[in-house]
Amino acid sequence: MEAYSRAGFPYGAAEIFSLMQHMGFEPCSAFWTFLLQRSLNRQWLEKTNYIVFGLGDSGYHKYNFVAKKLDKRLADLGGTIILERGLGDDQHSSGYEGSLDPWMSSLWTMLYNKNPKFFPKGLNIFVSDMKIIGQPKVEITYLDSNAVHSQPSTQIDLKLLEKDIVRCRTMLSAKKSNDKSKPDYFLKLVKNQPITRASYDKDVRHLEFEPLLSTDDNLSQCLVEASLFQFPSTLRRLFATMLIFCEPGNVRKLWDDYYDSLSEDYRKQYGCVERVQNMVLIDIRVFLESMSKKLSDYDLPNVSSHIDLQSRGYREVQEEYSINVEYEDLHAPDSLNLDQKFAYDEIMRHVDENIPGVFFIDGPGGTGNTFLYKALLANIRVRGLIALATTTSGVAANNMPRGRTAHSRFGIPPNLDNNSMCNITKQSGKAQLLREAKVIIWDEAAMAKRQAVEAVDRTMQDITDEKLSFGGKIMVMGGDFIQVLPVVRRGTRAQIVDSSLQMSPLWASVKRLRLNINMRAVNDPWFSDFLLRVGDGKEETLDESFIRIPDNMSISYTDKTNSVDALIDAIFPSLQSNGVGSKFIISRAILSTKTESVDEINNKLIERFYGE
Ligand SMILES: Cc1cc2nc3c(=O)[nH]c(=O)nc-3n(C[C@H](O)[C@H](O)[C@H](O)COP(=O)(O)O)c2cc1C
Ligand SMILES: Nc1ncnc2c1ncn2[C@@H]1O[C@H](COP(=O)(O)OP(=O)(O)OP(=O)(O)O)[C@@H](O)[C@H]1O
Repeated sequence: MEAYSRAGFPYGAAEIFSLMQHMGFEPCSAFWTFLLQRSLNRQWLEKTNYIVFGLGDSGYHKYNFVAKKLDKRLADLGGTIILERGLGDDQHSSGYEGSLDPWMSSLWTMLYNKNPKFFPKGLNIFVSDMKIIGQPKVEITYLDSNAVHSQPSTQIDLKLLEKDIVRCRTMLSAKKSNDKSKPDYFLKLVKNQPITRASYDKDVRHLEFEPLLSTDDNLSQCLVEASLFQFPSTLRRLFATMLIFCEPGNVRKLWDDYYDSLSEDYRKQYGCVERVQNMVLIDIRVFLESMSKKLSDYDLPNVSSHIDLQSRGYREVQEEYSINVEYEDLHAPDSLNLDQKFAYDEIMRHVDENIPGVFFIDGPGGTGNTFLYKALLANIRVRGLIALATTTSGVAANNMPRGRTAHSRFGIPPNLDNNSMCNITKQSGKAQLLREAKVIIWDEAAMAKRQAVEAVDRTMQDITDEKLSFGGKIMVMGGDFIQVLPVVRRGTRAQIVDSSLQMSPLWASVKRLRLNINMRAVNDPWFSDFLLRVGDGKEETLDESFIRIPDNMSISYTDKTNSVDALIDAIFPSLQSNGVGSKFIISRAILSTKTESVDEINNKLIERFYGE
């Protein structure tokens, strides 16, 4: 329980609680169980400052109730709220960021007023890259500069160079090259100065790097090679990276020499020369601005203002255009299995030939749906197109880069009927984003009610003014009908079946792509065979509706207390010693159908932590 002890609430420090709430399900239940203990009194958080920001949706009856409840409890325990509670609302036209942004500004101002030393460079800081302080975000390996080849010569080197420079600058998590013969980073360390006292428990340093590439000739050669292998959108990002980090002497010459490669995709799509140039410049501007630079800092043509590029002004759209794709995902198509490859090629054909289509990737658990989505997202995004990643559940949304729940992405109303529309106004950034999207991925669509999918279909047709399914987008749904069906509260079997996507009129026009090869089975073939037999209805049944859980998968029942203890031992063996690592805790879970059993098991687990 170290994590929740009073020591976790240091005197005078601000605790940041950012919450996600889901109806009837409160995250971090162990935390709640702890916080709601009767033994805690009003003195417990005395002299402790706290702030709360909730993520919610005012379409729900209990709007942001977790945040409100937490605020009340912390106040009851003697804590002092030092900034007005922030409540994010997904219904806001800019999503929860609509209230998060002003709230963050007040937070920084408040902290600055409390102690300006928190901000050595003043308040003018770039908010979105701020991460939780405490863990190192970059890893630095010292290499002998004489042993480093100064010039990357293959496309792989180039890609790494660009990624690593960006990572170093933005302090994103570090990642090493797999190629052991190459240095990890093509950067020269030019400053390494400790800025904390030697006695301090953290070693904070001021590091400055210089790319080993420096002259315009090198940059030029780099762009020649890159233009042979890379998509124009990647080139534009590389170009911006070079402007910032390599400080070319003659920017305009580089621009003129490589403009054809930088604009190749837009030139194919649009006839207007000025528009194409604007689009290239605006992409570069987005990258530059994400690194706190301006287009006007460089000798580049101006963006002509009379060309309508309004959509680029929407934050939602800009964010999607500036997603950095992962190198592994970009190259994942090389390792797809036959089924995945077939699905990938078919969808990418629609993308490249601009053909609308509605697909359903039918993949039982472990057949690599997520792996395929990541390959698709990366390869569509790198073409400079928008591919939106959505899922029915919040948990799965985290598995995809920039994944969001379909519910929040489309503004699906909580109470659905056969004519529901989503809560999106045609003028909003959300609507513009959907209009510009080339592909929409919706994972776990089998778990969504058909009425939700139909509402999205109707809304897409409305905002795009296109009478085609989903407004003519390439829609890639996925999931597994033999896993969880939509939840219909107190619904009869017939009502549950009726709410399934397969019952929707849309289903007839869906092209099904089946994944059969179980990639997880490599590690546990017996279990995946068993799952498939159950799903296909081939496992032997008792009384036609029960299957027998094999002995090696169950804990035999003796009496309630002992059986629950045995279950905890099996799932969380040696909790005292293993429980210190977060990886151990988050890689396993005990599920239960009733909240009271959850509380009971939680309490037992907490007691074990407290134990000897
Ligand atoms: C199943 C489910 C239940 C939810 N229940 C509530 C709720 O009771 N109150 C509320 O304010 N928001 C509720 N929300 C909305 C989320 O808190 C909100 O969408 C939040 O911004 C999470 O962001 P995300 O959907 O982008 O992941 C719920 C969302 C889901 C998917
Ligand atoms: N073509 C592939 N090459 C290598 N590994 C793969 C491939 N496809 C999938 N995998 C791996 O197999 C495992 C299962 O894949 P993934 O998570 O994509 O499956 P899924 O169908 O989304 O599963 P679930 O629905 O159960 O979450 C993952 O560890 C993934 O990295």
